[in-house]
Formats: sequence, C-alpha cells, structure tokens
Amino acid sequence: MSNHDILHQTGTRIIELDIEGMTCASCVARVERKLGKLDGVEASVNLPLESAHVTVPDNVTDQQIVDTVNATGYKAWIRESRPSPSTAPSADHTHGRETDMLGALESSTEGSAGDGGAVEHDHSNSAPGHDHSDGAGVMRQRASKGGTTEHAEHGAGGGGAAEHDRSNSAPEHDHSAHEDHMHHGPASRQLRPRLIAAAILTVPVFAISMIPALQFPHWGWVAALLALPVVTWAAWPFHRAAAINARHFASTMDTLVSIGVLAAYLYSAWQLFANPMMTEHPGMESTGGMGGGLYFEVAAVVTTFLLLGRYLEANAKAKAGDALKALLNLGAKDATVLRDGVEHKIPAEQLVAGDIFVVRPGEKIATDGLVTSGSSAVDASLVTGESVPVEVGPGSQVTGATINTSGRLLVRATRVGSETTLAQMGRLVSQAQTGKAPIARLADRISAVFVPVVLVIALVTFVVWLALSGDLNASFTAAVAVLVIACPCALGLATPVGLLTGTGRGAQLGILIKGPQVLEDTRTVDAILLDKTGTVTSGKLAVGHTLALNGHSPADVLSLAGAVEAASEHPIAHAIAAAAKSAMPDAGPLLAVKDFSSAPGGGVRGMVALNGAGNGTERTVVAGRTGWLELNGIFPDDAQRRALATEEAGGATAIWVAVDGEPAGIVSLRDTVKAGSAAAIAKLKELGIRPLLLTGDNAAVAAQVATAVGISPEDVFAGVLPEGKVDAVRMLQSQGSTVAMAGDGVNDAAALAQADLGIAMGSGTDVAIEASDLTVMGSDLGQLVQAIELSRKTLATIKTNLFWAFFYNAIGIPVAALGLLNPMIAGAAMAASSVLVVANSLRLRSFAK
Ligand SMILES: Nc1ncnc2c1ncn2[C@@H]1O[C@H](COP(=O)(O)OP(=O)(O)OP(=O)(O)O)[C@@H](O)[C@H]1O
Repeated sequence: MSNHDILHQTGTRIIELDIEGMTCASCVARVERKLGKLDGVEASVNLPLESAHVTVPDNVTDQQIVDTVNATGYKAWIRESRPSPSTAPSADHTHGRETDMLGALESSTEGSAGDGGAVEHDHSNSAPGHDHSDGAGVMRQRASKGGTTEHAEHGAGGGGAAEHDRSNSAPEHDHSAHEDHMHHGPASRQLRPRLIAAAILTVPVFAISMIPALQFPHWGWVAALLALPVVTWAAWPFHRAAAINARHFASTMDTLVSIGVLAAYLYSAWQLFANPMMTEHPGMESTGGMGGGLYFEVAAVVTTFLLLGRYLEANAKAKAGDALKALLNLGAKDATVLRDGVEHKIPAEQLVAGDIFVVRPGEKIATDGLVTSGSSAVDASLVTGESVPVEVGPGSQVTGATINTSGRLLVRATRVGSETTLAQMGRLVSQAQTGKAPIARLADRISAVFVPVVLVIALVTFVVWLALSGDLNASFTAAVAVLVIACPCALGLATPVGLLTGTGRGAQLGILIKGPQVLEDTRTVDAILLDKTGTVTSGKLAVGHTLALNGHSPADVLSLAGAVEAASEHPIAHAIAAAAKSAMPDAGPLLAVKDFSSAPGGGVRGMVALNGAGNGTERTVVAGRTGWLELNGIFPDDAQRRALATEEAGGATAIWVAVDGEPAGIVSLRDTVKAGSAAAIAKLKELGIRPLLLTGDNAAVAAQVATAVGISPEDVFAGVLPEGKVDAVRMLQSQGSTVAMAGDGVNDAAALAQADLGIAMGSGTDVAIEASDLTVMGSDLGQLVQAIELSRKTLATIKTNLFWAFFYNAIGIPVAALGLLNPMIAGAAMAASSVLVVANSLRLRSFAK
C-alpha cells in the first residue's frame, strides 16, 4: 500500500498513547479490556514502552480514549492521532507509527537546530507525512495539562521540561518524551530513594529479628518502628497502585504485594500491642501465649526485594530501548545546502527534496539522495551493517546517515523526513516492538484472572491451615508467602523485553524484524529460496564478449544494445550499457532511444536513432532472452541457438540482441559469486534450512553458481519468470515445507509475500521491503543467516523468559500454600524472577559482538 493510500483511508484512525502507571501484565490486560469495551476500539498496549497503539472509529473522540484509560487508574496522553492504514490494525502494523517515528527522528536531530520552533515549522511544510498529519487534524497537544507537568517532572531537570514544552507544539518532539520515559521514568526516579531507605532500615530489622544474639529488651518495638517507614513510604508505589485499582474493583500484582506486606506488618503490630511485653527479654518473641509471632522483618525484606526488582527492571527497560534510540540518533544534524552557488549550513530537517547539498569527507550524508558530482567511498555500515565502504559517483544513490569517507560530494536530496530509509527503519523497528506475539497475549490474559485467583488461594490457604493445624502463625506465614510468590510481573515482561532487545540489536546490525510473528516463522522455516543475481552473486555483471551474427559487427551490436539497455534498471542492462559506453569512440554519449519498453524477466525493446545517418534512420532493437525475442516475433535459427547454448554452457549469461526483426548478436556477461555466499549457505544447512537457488538466468549459469556455493543441483530453479517465482514458493509449500524467500527486486515482491517468511535483501526496493517480513539492509548472505539466527535466538529468549515466569508461579504457589516457603524467600524469588527475565533478554544485546 502506498503512502498515498494510507493517507486517504477513512473510517478509523490510529492513536498512539503514552500511558503512565502500568506495572505488570494485569495492568496491560485491564487497559486493553477497558478500551476494547468502547465500540470498535482495539488497543495493543506495550508495557516496557509504556505506550498503546489504539485503533479508534470516527464516532469515538480522542478525549474519550484518554478518559477511559485515566478512569482505569493510569495516566494517558495522546502522542499522535492519524487515519488508520487499515481497518484491522492489529493485523497490519505496517504503517502504524509513521509520523511518530518521523517525529522521533526529528527530535533526535534537533540538538543543533537552534530555534526548534522554526525548524519544526519549516519541516512540517516540506515533509509529506506532516502535511497529512495536519490535514487529518492531528491532535498535536498532549491531552491534558497535567500530563505535561507530570512528564516534565520526570525529565532530568530544566532541560527535560523545556523539551516537553516544545513537544506540546508539534508531534515531532514526542520522542524526547518517550526517551524520558525510558531514562527518567517514574520507575527509576521514584524508586531509587525508596529503595535506599528501605534497604538501610531493613538490615537492622532483619538482624535483630533473626539473630537472637543481637536482640535486646523490647527489640520488637524497635523493629516495628524501623519497619514502619519501609512498609508505608517505601512500599507506597505498591499501595498506591493497589488502591487505584481497588477503587475500580480491580486487582493487579501490586494488590498482592500491598496486601502481603501490610498483612505481615499489621498482624505483627497487633501481636505486639496485644502483648507489649512479648519482647521484653531477648529470644522471647513467640512465648507471648497467643501463638503468634512477629513478621516485621518479613514485611521489610519483601518490600526491599520487590523494590530492588522493580528498580533493576526499570533500568533494564531503559537499556532495552537504547538500540532504537541509537538508531534514531544516527541521522545527520546539519546539512550544507548549495543555493545560488553559496553554501549555507542549515539543520538537516530543513532540507527539501531537490536541494543540492555538499558532503565533505568524514561528514554524514544528511538525507537520501542522488550524487550529482564528485566521487567517494561511502561507509554505510551504520545503516546496513556492511563493513566495506561502497564506491559512489555521479548518478549513485546514497542513503542518509551514512558516512562519506574520502571525496567531496554534491548530492541532490530525493527523500526527506518520513520518507528516508532511516525513518523507515525506525518505523519498522518501533512497530515490531509494539506488536504482540500470540503467546504474549495469552500471558496477558492469564495474568488478568491470575490475581483474583491468587487472592482466593491465599485465603483458602489461611483457612485450611488454621482448620487443620490450629496454628495461626503457620497459617499466616503460608498465606503471605502465597501472596508474595504469585506476582506475575515476570510474566508481563517476558515477551516485550525480549522483543525490544532482540529487534533493537537487529536494528544495529542492519536487520529489521517486522513483528513478533516473524520470530515464530524463522523457527519453523525449513527451506529458503535464494534469488541468484544480487543475492548469491554480486549482481555486478561484466560483459565478457560480444558475438556478431548476420553480418553485423560486434561494436555495432554492443552500441545498439547499450543504447536500449541504458533505459533499464536491470543489472544486465547496467553492464551492457556501461560496456557500450566505454566502447564508444571518444567515450561519447550512447545513441538516442525512443519507444522504450521492457518486460521484467524478459528483456528490453526500443527504437534507436542512428547518428550520422543524417536522415534519422532508426533501428528497432530487441534484447533479452529467447522467450522475449519470440514474443517479438523473432525466431533465431538452429545454428544461432547453438551459438547461444555454447556461450551458456561456458557459464555466461547470454543475451540475444536483435535488430530490425533479425538476430544480430549475442552478448555474454559474467557475474561473480559473493565471497561470503558459500560459508553462509553452509551455515543455513547447519540451521536445518535447505537452500534452493531461484533465478531467471539460464540453467548452465545457475548450475555453476549452485556448485560454487554448495547448493545441490536438484535444488536449482533456472529460467524462472517473475511470476514463476511465486509458483516455486507455492510448490515447495505444497510439499509441506515452510518456505523463506530472499530477494531484492520488484520482481520478487509477490514471491516475498507468498513465502512464509519473506526476506528483503540489500538496500532493496521499497516494494520488496514492503512485501517482506524481515529486511536485511546489507546484501551479504551472511547477514541473512545472522537475521535468522537473531530471530530464532530472540524467540528462544522469550520462551525461556516465559518458562521462568510461569515456573516461578506454578511451583511457587503450591509450595507456599503448603507452608514450605518463607515469605522473605518468596519475596526474593519473586524479585529474582523479574530480574532474571530482564537479564536473560539483555543477553541478546551482545548477539554477534
Ligand atoms: N534488461 C534486460 N536486458 C536483457 N535481458 C534481460 C533484461 N531483463 C531480463 N532479461 C533476461 O531475462 C532473464 C531473467 O531476468 P530476471 O530479472 O528474471 O532474472 P535475473 O536477474 O537474471 O536473475 P535472478 O532471478 O537470479 O535475479 C535474464 O537472465 C535475461 O536473460
């Protein structure tokens, strides 16, 4: 779907919300459920990003959405609102956060912009994404004043507040708000002092409660006093969340923690008040005669552990988002634009398509463009992950954010703002991170019913224990342990943190994963169709020699073919045109062509005007494969066909050139297999994936390439027409294979979409990227292998996370109910499970390092 299509769909719109105050999977489930109750509204909430992607029909206002979230006890702000790309957004997140990510990009390049307001204004005039936003009546302001204040509060001092002020005026700065969420969000900022205070007070409470040698007369009162601020002030975030939820008759994991901690403290306090003398002598705690004991240390230790868990979690969440931020920060800040021969330094976001800008050696290229003069090597490793700089010269396309290493370039901007490759990358990554795997939805649903169930289990534990043993002390301990061990927060973090880290690391490596479902697909894939030209081979063909037929000269054949091919984008065409040009006398221009037409996977056709013929003599030139010639009514004789077959048998890509309806010659071209292809294919086999070669080229060339890289001869599909590529995918699928397809061209788009896993390679065409599930920015097969490995590893990580999260709860609850788990250990275990899940995910950050 083109941007144009997206912009003109009506009926629903997409709202991006920032939501504050969610702590666990139960919160996520509640927000989704409440929003889902509004007619036609669908929401997908992301816990680590503290955001929601909501599809809203026209009859529901933005304010209603915000109010609904606020009414569930959280705080919501609208980051952005725009027409929906489709009526079923959760299924199609493809364009979900278009202007959002543009905003993100712009805010990241804002640093040197000087007057931010002016920059925004200029830019929104120039970027189509913005025009659209304006037209659609984007809600640019945050929904409530309170929201802004609150956000500013979380920012790091004045700078943060200033940033938010600006974010009120235009959506492009909302990303900075987002960053603040990640870095100075309520979590780490609020939790730190509470954690420190809790830890300092808990140590003595624990020591005097547990070590009789340290006890002194009336130590119980001292413990009660020391533990009081811990269970009230330090544990406040838990109580506050529990209270907010209770107001709405809902419960989350905070409810469990809050009840557990308060119960332990109040019960102990009640014991102490009932028998003030119970700790008169050291070691006398349980001789009070009521069968009770003191649990101040339990309340304090549980609080401290849980705060520690939350704190580490908050920091880890911030780290997990780093990769995306790093990606967005890649963009150049300034551009030197050439106007009337004079260089002007302007903020990069003020560039408009058509501007000519100067890039000096060592500078970042400000935006996507076409080199108009100069030559240099461009280091694209930051964007594509490919380490070898690419040579560019006039006519070469360059990508914004790549680095010009050697020469001075003049570049004409072709894509700016939301259109640039970098913006698209950011968008894809961000969408992937907000998407939800089916398994994560399951986890959300489970945790929503989980808390009330746990409350009941805790109550039953208490009652049954008391009935069976009559021991109030033991009954109480068991019930508190159940409450504490049951917090499902690890469950809520398992998928999003894994996904965030995996996709973030991918972005750094030039690998874009479109969504959680893709991870699942990479696991099941067992066959991969590799496009030959440009994927397995370099795609940089060179003309070997030209065979002339029917009395033509090789030079004539080449110059006529070159003239027509100059109008085509095909690698074969580039090679022939380049060879023809260098063979021209005095390196003059190629002959002029009119009535050009081309058939993908077939060849080209055009009328070439002969220079020097004076009276405008023209030749009809057809170049391409046999089938294309035949379509044009040209049928080579047997001897000519044999000549072609001989060329092909030698491993060349042989192209017919026909002039005025007669075969006139054969141009032979050669491609080179990429250095890393063989190793990558061996690796694919190791991963249990059967590599197959798919090409429009002739069988002999295909077989040679296949042998060179280790693909077995029966796994080669040669001479395949573009539409045949889809059939090849279907055929393998019908044989029961789960098929991946890697390709880079427009020709491949249909096959990419048909494949179970479509992988767009190389800087790829937009169509290919659109149709694919995975995009590998580099064109090296090794990167493709890396992409599959990373996806599989991310999925494995998520699964391990879910296992541990479920495991803790599944094992912990019965053990606690049986009275075999000390509440303090339960608290530590609970916190450890969250930390474990996050730490396990962060391991992905070192993937391929
Ligand atoms: N512009 C062109 N000029 C001449 N021949 C062409 C042109 N485009 C396509 N062909 C012919 O059609 C064949 C198939 O082209 P197609 O683009 O489908 O595949 P390819 O690029 O050769 O290989 P692959 O499928 O591996 O990318 C080519 O091998 C060539 O014979």
